[in-house]
Amino acid sequence: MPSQILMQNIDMIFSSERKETHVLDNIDLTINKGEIYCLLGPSGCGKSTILKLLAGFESPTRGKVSVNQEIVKSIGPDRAVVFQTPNLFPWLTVYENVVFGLRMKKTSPGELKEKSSRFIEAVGLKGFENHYPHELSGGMQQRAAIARALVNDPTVLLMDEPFAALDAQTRSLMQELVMDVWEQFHTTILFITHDIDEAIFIGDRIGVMSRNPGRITKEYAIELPRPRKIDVITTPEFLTYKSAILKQIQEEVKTSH
Ligand SMILES: Nc1ncnc2c1ncn2[C@@H]1O[C@H](COP(=O)(O)OP(=O)(O)OP(=O)(O)O)[C@@H](O)[C@H]1O
Repeated sequence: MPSQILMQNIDMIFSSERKETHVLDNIDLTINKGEIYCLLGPSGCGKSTILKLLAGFESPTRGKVSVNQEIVKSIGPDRAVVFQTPNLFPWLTVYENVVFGLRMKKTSPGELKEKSSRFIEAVGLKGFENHYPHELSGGMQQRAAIARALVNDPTVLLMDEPFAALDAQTRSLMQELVMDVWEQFHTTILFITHDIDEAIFIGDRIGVMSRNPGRITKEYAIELPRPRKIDVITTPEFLTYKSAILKQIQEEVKTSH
């Protein structure tokens, strides 16, 4: 199966008049179609920079970034991004937020209706279509942001700490939501998090990064059966992954200090 996301020999150096920051060093990353790949690593190791390169917000100093066998040159509708804050338009309802991109593409009214209800339902917001963002909880806003991302049929979903601002219980519901949505649509996902449990629960593979400069030092294949439910986090298999990854991250943090 062709890899859908390919980063080869990526270096990223941010230069200003005062200094150069070597953020990414020789990153090689392959993510297969339909795979969920989680990136874990200490703050400032370059996780968001990897996502920005894939989204097309930044270009690498060296190396090749391609998605769906095409070199990434700018942003594109094949790649949707979900950030930590939902960034909904506050003056639009849930429905209007979700269909915003479809309207820009001049989608027919029938398709607009069919797609929006499919994705609003998939994220559990049926009945809230006419609510404004300020009438929703943080978790519900993030659900709307996920529906808005998915409704445009991206082949790749890039998620940057999407649940970091949520309380623990909402967060675990949202993790299950990602699993449910993934079971339905099998979108390729790059998921950035600081939370080891979240990465193991969600990911097919996990890349652990080091800092200064950022490198992917180790990858773990998570072979827990799917569909996964939250109680998997108490199984011995899960805890074995967790202890190995925790040890690796502690090593990374120690070395980078
Ligand atoms: N546009 C930029 N110009 C200069 N430096 C930048 C720029 N963007 C990011 N950096 C630097 O690159 C490094 C990596 O940043 P990045 O946001 O990718 O890290 P991260 O691993 O996502 O961090 P966190 O977990 O804290 O979100 C940081 O030192 C940051 O200051």
